[in-house]
Amino acid sequence: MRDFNFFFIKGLLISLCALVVFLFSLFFLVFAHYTSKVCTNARTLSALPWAGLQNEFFSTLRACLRDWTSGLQVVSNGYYRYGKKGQFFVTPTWWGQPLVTVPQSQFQWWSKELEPKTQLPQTVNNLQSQRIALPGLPIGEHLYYQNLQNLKKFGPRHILSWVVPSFKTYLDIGTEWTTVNIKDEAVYGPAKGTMIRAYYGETLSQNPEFIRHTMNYVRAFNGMDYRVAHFFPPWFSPIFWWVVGNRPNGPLRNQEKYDKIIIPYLRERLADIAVKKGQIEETDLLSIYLKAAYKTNDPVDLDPVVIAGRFLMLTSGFTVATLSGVLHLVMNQLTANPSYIGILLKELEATTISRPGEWDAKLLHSLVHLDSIFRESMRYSKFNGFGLALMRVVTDPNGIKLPGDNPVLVPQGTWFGAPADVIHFDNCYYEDADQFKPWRFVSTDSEDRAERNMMTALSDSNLVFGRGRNACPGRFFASDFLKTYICYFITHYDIRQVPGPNANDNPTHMQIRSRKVPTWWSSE
Ligand code: HEM
Repeated sequence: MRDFNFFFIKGLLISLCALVVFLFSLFFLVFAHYTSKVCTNARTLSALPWAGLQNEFFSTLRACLRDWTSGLQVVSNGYYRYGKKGQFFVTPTWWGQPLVTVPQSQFQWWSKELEPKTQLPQTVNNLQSQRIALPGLPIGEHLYYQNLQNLKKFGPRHILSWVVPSFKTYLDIGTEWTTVNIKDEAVYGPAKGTMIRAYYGETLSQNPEFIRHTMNYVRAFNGMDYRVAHFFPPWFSPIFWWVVGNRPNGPLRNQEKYDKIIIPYLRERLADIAVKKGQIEETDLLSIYLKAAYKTNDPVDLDPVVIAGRFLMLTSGFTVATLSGVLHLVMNQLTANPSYIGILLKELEATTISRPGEWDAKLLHSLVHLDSIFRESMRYSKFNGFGLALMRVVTDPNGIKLPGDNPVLVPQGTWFGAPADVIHFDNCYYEDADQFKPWRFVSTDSEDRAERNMMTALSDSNLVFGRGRNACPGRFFASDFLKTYICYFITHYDIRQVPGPNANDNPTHMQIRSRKVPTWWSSE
């Protein structure tokens, strides 16, 4: 027995030592890779000014690490010191990948010269990891863009028809005041129902298991931070993605469960369409897709694994986080400032009375206050910790020359970006930019109400939907979706802050009760 104990303890100690040595070596490897990457990049981009550098040893490395906590300040300093004078500058980032920040005066150059030689990092990353950690898309396909074209077939009336049953299922509240979590209950519940109905159709939207696995996939997918991959040498990437993809409750586990439901369903649908010779109604995005695939008879488009993957990518990569994120911003504002609701309702009533029974783009365009509160909420929220957005990676092997008399050659693999948050808070473009003004964009000097309704309009000082070639192609659908959602919400529920000491400007909960639907609301 004593011998057994001795050997057991000895074995345990040796294993522990081996583990410590392994972890230490791994840490050393990662840190050495990170440091050498920062140093190489600092040498390559030394011709450009760097924001955030201080007069100290290992200044670039320390600037990168400091960015973790004060990134936005670093970008802001660079913007006012260099960017506003038309100079490119480098922003250090915590993931060791410095980013060449493009001044606004060079946005035309961005469109003409930069865009064709770069790609979105998410695209590069997804293409690299898709064999291992992404759904069954054909290799080399990041997103099936035809789905976005197909979405244009749906207008506000369709969206309303998906919104109504989703609210009835997910926000079934009586006439008593009830406390709910804003993000999970008032936004995420009805929003997920609407999105699944819109993309996958009525049958799957009534399958709670399907919705659960899809949303779990979305959460896991969005947790795969592509920037973390930069800490490792390229040979380690496949191992990294394999571990990330296969973690418990990770994307692959949820995708398997999603596939188990959707693939047999797709087989049935495809068989049904063959019987009906393609004559099916276009009630949701999947129906449009299947109808077109039947016509082209392309085996890739008709493969259920590919179809499942294409829809999962659209849902997880582009739709759920963006739409529910913006709804959450606006719901927070309405909860903290219930007086805003009165103004929105008055506007909706006036517009609805003038066009009874209609629920279309023209009606939504007239809701200038609603448009403004969405636009202001998006302007006011930050893209990420350091306020950089619209990132691009140089994919051209010859790199790219910056404009000017003495152009710097920026090599392949370098990242570019725009200082979006700082621009959105620049007083030159937005008066009292640090204040939230819900009706900021309700201009009174234009007679044409539709002209003022510009949530989806792009400009160099409004980057919430991006700009240029890669500007958000889903923004029109997003705008109709978000506005219809809020109109339904304010006409069917009363809300107020949760009374007590927790009431504040950024509430997590609201009190809600169903209200008598106004007589002028006849759009259902
Ligand atoms: C309010 C919600 C949304 C916001 C704020 C938003 C924002 C953005 C931004 C800023 C970009 C540009 C990224 C860049 O240039 O780096 C973008 C791209 C994109 N968005 Fe959206 N988006 C929203 C909703 C949607 C929806 C609902 C869809 C799909 C139906 C969608 C599909 C896309 C696609 C496919 C791209 C990439 C375009 C490309 O690869 O060239 N977005 N979005």
